[in-house]
Amino acid sequence: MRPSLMRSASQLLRRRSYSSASGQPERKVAILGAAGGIGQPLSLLMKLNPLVSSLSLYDIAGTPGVAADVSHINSPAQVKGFMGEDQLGEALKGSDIVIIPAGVPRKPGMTRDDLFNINAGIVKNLCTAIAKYCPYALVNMISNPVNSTVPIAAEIFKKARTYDEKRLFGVTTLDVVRAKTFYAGKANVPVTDVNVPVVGGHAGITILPLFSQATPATNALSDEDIKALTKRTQDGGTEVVEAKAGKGSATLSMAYAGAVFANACLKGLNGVPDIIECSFVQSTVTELPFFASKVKLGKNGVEEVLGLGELSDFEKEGLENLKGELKASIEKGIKFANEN
Ligand SMILES: NC(=O)C1=CN([C@@H]2O[C@H](COP(=O)(O)OP(=O)(O)OC[C@H]3O[C@@H](n4cnc5c(N)ncnc54)[C@H](O)[C@@H]3O)[C@@H](O)[C@H]2O)C=CC1
Ligand SMILES: O=C([O-])CC(=O)C(=O)O
Repeated sequence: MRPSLMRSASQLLRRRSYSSASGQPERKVAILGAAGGIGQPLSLLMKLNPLVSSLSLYDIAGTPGVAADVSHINSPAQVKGFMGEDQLGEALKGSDIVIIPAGVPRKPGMTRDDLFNINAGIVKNLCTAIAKYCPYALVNMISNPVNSTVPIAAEIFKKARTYDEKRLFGVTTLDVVRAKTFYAGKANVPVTDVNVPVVGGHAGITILPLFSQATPATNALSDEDIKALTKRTQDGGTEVVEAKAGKGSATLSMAYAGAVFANACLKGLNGVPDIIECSFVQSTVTELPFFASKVKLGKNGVEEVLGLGELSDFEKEGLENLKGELKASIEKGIKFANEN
């Protein structure tokens, strides 16, 4: 055979074996709030994910443009845009994962809880539709305040009799992403090698990075360094809000973190073993009904909620200090869902 023919035959074989090896299950991912600051780059990143076969982009405005734009990228996922409430059902039907970055972001001087009044209602409506149109989907909740929006979602699903605690996740991956970056910078270790669990919740002192469990371990950091790293991780969102000076909160790093977490969920669904990420889930790790910790992901969502491991005295104190605020935020979400 001529070398050029041999080359094209082997290229074809490689392509064939690639496409049969990639024989992954078809997976539909829906993004609600897809035209927003997080939604747009997250749509881009999910379009690039080879595990996604269908990408459904929903928002109350702007999705036709985002969908047309993203759909021109030459990756396998088929993209469709949906706009307005009458298209929400179609957007959701058949979804394996629904990612929710819908709602208003903070401005300087606000806490995440200041977003409650607007975002609680948005999340409630979207979760009512999820219960109706794709009750078996894994829900990745990004909308703030996560410490309350996840309990709201749980109550809405309970009312619709579709609740399965294995399928509801508050996305706290950005806290992990930040903890890894800040630790690597301070400990002077390669950032791509770093792992740091972050537990608790997703607001201020409820964010508790466990630097005593960070890998690669280092003894180069003093107690003061650890305190400063903890504070920077807890205030990471505010750092971005202030730097953006009224133009919103973290969008690009959040889109990255959201894509990392959704990819982990997809791998778990597809049966890839040993997929572990931190997430805010229904939990018995502490006395609080929801808590972020390491979670093992599997074919049905949460396979196992992992414990906290050994904590330093500083972390033990942080854990006790966060419980009051986290409990109040959880209860606020539950009360809202049942009274509105
Ligand atoms: N979990 C986390 O770590 C993080 C959470 N966030 C939160 O994510 C949310 C979104 O932030 P951004 O994208 O920056 O805001 P944004 O304002 O840029 O985008 C929000 C999008 O949601 C859409 N939206 C509003 N109501 C909707 C509804 N009923 N259905 C569907 N879409 C609707 C808007 O049209 C807009 O396109 C905020 O609540 C923010 O606090 C932000 C960063 C990190
Ligand atoms: O700080 C905010 O409002 C947005 C957010 O949750 C984060 O960046 O962690």
